[in-house]
Amino acid sequence: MDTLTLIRPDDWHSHLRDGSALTQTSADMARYMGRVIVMPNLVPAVTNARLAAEYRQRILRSMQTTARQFDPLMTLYLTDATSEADIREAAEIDWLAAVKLYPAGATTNSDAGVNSLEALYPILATMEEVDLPLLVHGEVTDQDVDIFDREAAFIGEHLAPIIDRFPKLRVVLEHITTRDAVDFVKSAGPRVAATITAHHLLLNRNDMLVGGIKPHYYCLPILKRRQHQEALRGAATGEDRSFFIGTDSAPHEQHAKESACGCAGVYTAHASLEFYAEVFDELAALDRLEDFASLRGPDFYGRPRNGDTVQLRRVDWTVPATIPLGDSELVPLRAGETLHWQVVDAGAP
Ligand SMILES: NC(=O)N[C@@H](CC(=O)O)C(=O)O
Ligand SMILES: [Zn+2]
Ligand SMILES: [Zn+2]
Repeated sequence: MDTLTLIRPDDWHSHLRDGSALTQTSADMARYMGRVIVMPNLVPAVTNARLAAEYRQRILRSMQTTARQFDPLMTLYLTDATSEADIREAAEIDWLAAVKLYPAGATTNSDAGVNSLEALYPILATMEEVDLPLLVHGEVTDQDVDIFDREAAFIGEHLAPIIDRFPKLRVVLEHITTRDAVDFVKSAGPRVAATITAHHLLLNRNDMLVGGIKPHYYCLPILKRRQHQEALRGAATGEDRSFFIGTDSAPHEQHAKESACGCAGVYTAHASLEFYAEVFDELAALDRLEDFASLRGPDFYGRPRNGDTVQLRRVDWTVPATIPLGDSELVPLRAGETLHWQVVDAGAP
């Protein structure tokens, strides 16, 4: 198989950032993604519908072309101060897709995140009532918990109780990295889903740490051992429709990653579908890519599948060494390396 035509995919977890970064990040996303769930971890955070509307306008204004519909779906950043009114207002807006939970201190720009999840149970009850999904960065932040165990600990300590207490709340465990997460999502039924990034499918912690530390592979949740990577590969290419695409493409300037204290986040928006194709090809599962990238996400979110297609071809091409990011630049995943699939027809520009 040398060409592959897919219903246009969407990206159900992405960081576009703001200001001059949007020129690059929006263009990379809009090249072939239909809808993008835009993460709200700006500084200051996107905590209510008004801020989300303003951010969405900045994204749309940054687009070079509006010929094809590129649909940014926004999220609200859950804080200790989120009110029931914030949730009810958000639920009325079609382009406002979900509410995002960052445990305070868990990841990039999570300082404004949640300190006590239990204190927010009344807010989760409202979300359940109005059917606004909860998206979760699922890691505990206790200093005593090893960084490689933080996702599994979160599932047991926080996610399982939420699922039990709010039986109708739709939940997406974002960017899963462990077999524990795969098993949990499988056992939790169709209202609990998970996104899987391309880099967690492509890489494990040996890639990051053996033979020298690779700061451009550092992200959160951190890459895990190979057995966990294999569980993610099994989930992405398997039968369970709860697992779908979410790139977690997260740009940081080159100097901020190549630093004594490097930022967490991997940029994949320049070739996200190509990366997934590479993994699915390696697993002889290219026939499953459309379900993962284009069908399961809209089905979970209760939104229509896209009506047009994109085409990939098996062809060697080289990823640029750097990509502009505002006045600076970033180092994209697989910078300077050869990829074997390329989107050759992205539909209308
Ligand atoms: N994944 C990351 O390592 N970083 C993300 C934040 C996040 O998704 O946790 C970012 O915003 O840079
Ligand atoms: Zn996250
Ligand atoms: Zn993210």
